[in-house]
Amino acid sequence: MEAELRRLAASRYHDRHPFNRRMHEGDLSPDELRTWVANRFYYQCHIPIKDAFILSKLESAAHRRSWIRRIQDHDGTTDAEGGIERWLRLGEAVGLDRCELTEHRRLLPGVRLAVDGYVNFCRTRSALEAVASSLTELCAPQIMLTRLDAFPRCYPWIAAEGLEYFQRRVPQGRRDGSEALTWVKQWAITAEQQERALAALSFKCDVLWSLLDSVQHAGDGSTR
Ligand SMILES: O=C(O)c1cc(C(=O)O)c2c(n1)C(=O)C(=O)c1cc(C(=O)O)[nH]c1-2
Repeated sequence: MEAELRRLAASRYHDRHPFNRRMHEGDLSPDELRTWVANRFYYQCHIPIKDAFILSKLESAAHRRSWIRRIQDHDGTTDAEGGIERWLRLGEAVGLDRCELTEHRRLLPGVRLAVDGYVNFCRTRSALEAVASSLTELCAPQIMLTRLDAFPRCYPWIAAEGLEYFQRRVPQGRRDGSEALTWVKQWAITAEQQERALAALSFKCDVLWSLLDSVQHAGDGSTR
């Protein structure tokens, strides 16, 4: 099960998407980066919401105690901390006003659909499928490290403080990915359960891919 999940994640992850490749090769214009940061903010805002749906499906106190950390990682314990606040600082570092992000002024329709689709998936599916859909996080720490290497070299105009989000996600993503993998391995016993876990991860890869498709096409004049 673990090998299949890892193989699927590695072969379908959005680090292969042309937009991410261009980002990591330093080919994005400041405005393309702003479009990405502003649209990814919609994803960031909805991660704790989908995690709250998952929390409500976990039947043991130990599982809930552990999963609730993810909400705290994003929301912080005050307005001045947490992943959402760090993403807003990334927004400022790339030249966006906070309210452009908080009011989702640049939100593209396809990004809204992809993110809402992910939240709905976690709302309506089983705990196994919802947790399995988070397993793209097995690949996320590496993409954060790639950005921490590429951004200072390729986009030196972005202040280093703006990159703190990526730094903090490396250990958080490692911890979250390995926890979710342990649970999915324990819960996916039958062939049908294993199929469902793989399908959930595949769906999540599609969510991330579609999000970037929309961001990529925003620059070619085909969207509003
Ligand atoms: O920038 C990225 O490429 C990326 C990808 C992913 C992912 O693989 O789902 C997440 C994140 N970032 C991220 O920052 C994050 O907090 C996160 C939470 C989750 C999740 O599904 O629970 N994925 C991701």
